[in-house]
Amino acid sequence: MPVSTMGRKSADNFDGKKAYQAQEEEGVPFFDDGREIELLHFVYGHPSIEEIRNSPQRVLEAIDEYGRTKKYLMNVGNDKGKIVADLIAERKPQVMVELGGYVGYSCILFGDAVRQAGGRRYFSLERNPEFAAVIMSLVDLAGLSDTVKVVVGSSADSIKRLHASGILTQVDLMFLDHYKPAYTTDLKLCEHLKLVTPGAVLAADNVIKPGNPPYLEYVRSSVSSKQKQYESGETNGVETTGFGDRWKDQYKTREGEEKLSTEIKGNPNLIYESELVNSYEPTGVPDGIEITRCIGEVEVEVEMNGKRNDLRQS
Ligand SMILES: C[S@@+](CC[C@H](N)C(=O)[O-])C[C@H]1O[C@@H](n2cnc3c(N)ncnc32)[C@H](O)[C@@H]1O
Repeated sequence: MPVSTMGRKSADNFDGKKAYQAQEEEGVPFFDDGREIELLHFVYGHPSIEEIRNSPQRVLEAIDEYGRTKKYLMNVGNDKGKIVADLIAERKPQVMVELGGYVGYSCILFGDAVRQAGGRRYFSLERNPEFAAVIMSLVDLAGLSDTVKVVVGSSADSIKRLHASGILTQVDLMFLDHYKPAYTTDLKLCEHLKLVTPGAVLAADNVIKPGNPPYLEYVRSSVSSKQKQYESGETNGVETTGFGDRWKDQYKTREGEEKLSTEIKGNPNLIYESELVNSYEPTGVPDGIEITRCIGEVEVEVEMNGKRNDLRQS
């Protein structure tokens, strides 16, 4: 199976002048402590508010200014954001979905890129209703409400609901940036619902910081190895171990114990080509985006004796 995992440098150096405040030390909250509402007051109280209105770029600059001068924000940021924005310009998705919207930075950056590329819809799936309200407010300020739809709820529930109602029938590009162990379960759900099919592209954030070994293992696996896992009943790629408590329990205070739907086994026959693109967090800490292209599907026929036979690659 053609699976590539080449490392590629995307940015030579991080420009320290644009660095966000450092993320708080372990044990100190770095989100959901009122800073998201403070950001709204900062943006709407900005001396340049009239120039910010209807300008996605100026809204992003105002959010960056808050992150630089006030408090850390867990946004994808300018460097990693450019990697995905370039991918949007190349792939020209009609429908793009992001998992995890926070205060709307990626949503505004990528929603604008999708609109410029002639796309139809950008869905931002965000579980925290307060954060979703912040996204909606800033998306409206940026003049992107016609393209962006913010969906409140857990990503898995929202994907199922949007699919069942016929609102979401395909995902051309997906940005994964929510609860780290849910990257693989949500991808498998999208495979199962045939939302992710050949032609789809996935961009997964934070694959270096904090890292996501189970997800990388899954998207870098060959079809034959995924088929073996599938048949053995092993839930490859959905472990919650190996993340460290800070990331495994990141949303526990607000949301309680995470419930991952590990029973959905996905479609092992999809052929992925995956590569890591190195970049930086908005604080300057090295991180990377894993870009995965679904380049085909192996058709499988089950014979009389139950043995699987691969027919051909599409
Ligand atoms: C890192 S932030 C997203 C940052 C955003 N993509 C950006 O770059 O501007 C992660 C977000 O995912 C949300 N989240 C976590 N688990 C989720 C889930 N299962 N479903 C939907 N949203 C989730 C959190 O509430 C948080 O706002």
